[in-house]
Amino acid sequence: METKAPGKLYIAGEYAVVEPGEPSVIVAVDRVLTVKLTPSDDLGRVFSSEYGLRPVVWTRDDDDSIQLEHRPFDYVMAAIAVTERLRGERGYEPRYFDLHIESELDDSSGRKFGLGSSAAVVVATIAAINDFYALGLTPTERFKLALLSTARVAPRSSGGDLAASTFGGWIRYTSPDRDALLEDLECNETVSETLGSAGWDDFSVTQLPEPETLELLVGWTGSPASTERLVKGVEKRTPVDSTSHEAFLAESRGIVDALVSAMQAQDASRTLELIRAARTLLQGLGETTGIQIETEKLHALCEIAESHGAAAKPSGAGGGDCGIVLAGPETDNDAIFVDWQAAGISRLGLGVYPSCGEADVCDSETDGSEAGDSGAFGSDASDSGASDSDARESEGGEA
Ligand SMILES: Nc1ncnc2c1ncn2[C@@H]1O[C@H](COP(=O)(O)OP(=O)(O)OP(=O)(O)O)[C@@H](O)[C@H]1O
Ligand SMILES: C[C@@](O)(CCOP(=O)(O)O)CC(=O)O
Repeated sequence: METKAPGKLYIAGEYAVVEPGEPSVIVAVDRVLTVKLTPSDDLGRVFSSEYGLRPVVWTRDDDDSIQLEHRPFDYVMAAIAVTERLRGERGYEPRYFDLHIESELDDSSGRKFGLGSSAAVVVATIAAINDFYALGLTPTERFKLALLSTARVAPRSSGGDLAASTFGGWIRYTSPDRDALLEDLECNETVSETLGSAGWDDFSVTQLPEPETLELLVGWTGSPASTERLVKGVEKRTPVDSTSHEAFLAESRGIVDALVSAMQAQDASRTLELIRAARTLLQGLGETTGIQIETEKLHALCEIAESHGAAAKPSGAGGGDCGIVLAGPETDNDAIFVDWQAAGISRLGLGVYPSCGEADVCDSETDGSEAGDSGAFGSDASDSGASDSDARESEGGEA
């Protein structure tokens, strides 16, 4: 049994999207993480290069709760624990299984690109367990389980990476109230009840059309950045209720709303204008907070793309990782790649991972209607051409 989940890149709305209901634009990319699940007898193991030479080993307590041997709580175990809890609530018999994880979302030495490996590992793990027990979870239910799992490890995370990895394609995303959901999950409710709780009211995902005349180019700075540390730093310097934070949110909302409209209208020049506005906004946030969002390398990456007529910005929290470029037909992409190489920036040859076709969700539409569909990222995903790594093999100079 094998499931795949793609990585992602933020296009706009970073930092603001951490606030429930604030919009962002994200794209799923065709580098994937693969989880292979095999049934086992009296304990479960997770094999991944992430854990070194030995697997993470888990067992069950008498009360059916998942126990971890020797290791700190992590994303995979959070996904197993939350999905197993739902499995128990739905009355399916517990079984043991091993997971073998392989990822294209780090470079060969294990350095992360910032393509959302933590999200992909959670999404693919949940898809594998869904297939194993034949739980019949919809894409939205799997996203919700992924968000609850992630919130236990990284409560600040907006879950935009999980949405891109679950639904694929280009999406507009707004996050739910993770504090309320965690409280529901920890204190009061079952997982089943939490899937329908009011904490999801601000959550939405809308499919966006792929730009017809703009190409997505991606540059990697070679330095991994800690999203959690950057978000914490920004929050410390602009408290949630401060005027500057309110102004930042309003400006981000204006840019993302306009970007969504421009994308829906296939208005390429307006789209480029708004990518530039999103970059300027993040530069301002960096200046206000003293947090280095646009590092020297990200600055060079963007300026080089701009000098050849494209629009560019850091993707996600910045501080390293990747920058995104939208290039029109008149842009000389090869000239950008040559200049990037001279500046020590690697091109990542990424395409867009296709949408699962289920990405128009707001809370009122969820649960039930898609039951039984394991979605594009269930076991069927291995048949998808887009997850075939051949599809992204490309010219020289790439990481
Ligand atoms: N192949 C894997 N096997 C098991 N766990 C993994 C794997 N890849 C990533 N993870 C989990 O995700 C964590 C990395 O998350 P982190 O947020 O630092 O990176 P990312 O999600 O790739 O980047 P970004 O948040 O910038 O998009 C790892 O510490 C590990 O817990
Ligand atoms: C800054 C933030 O809005 C985006 C983080 O993106 P990334 O994981 O650095 O690619 C944080 C979040 O959405 O959880």
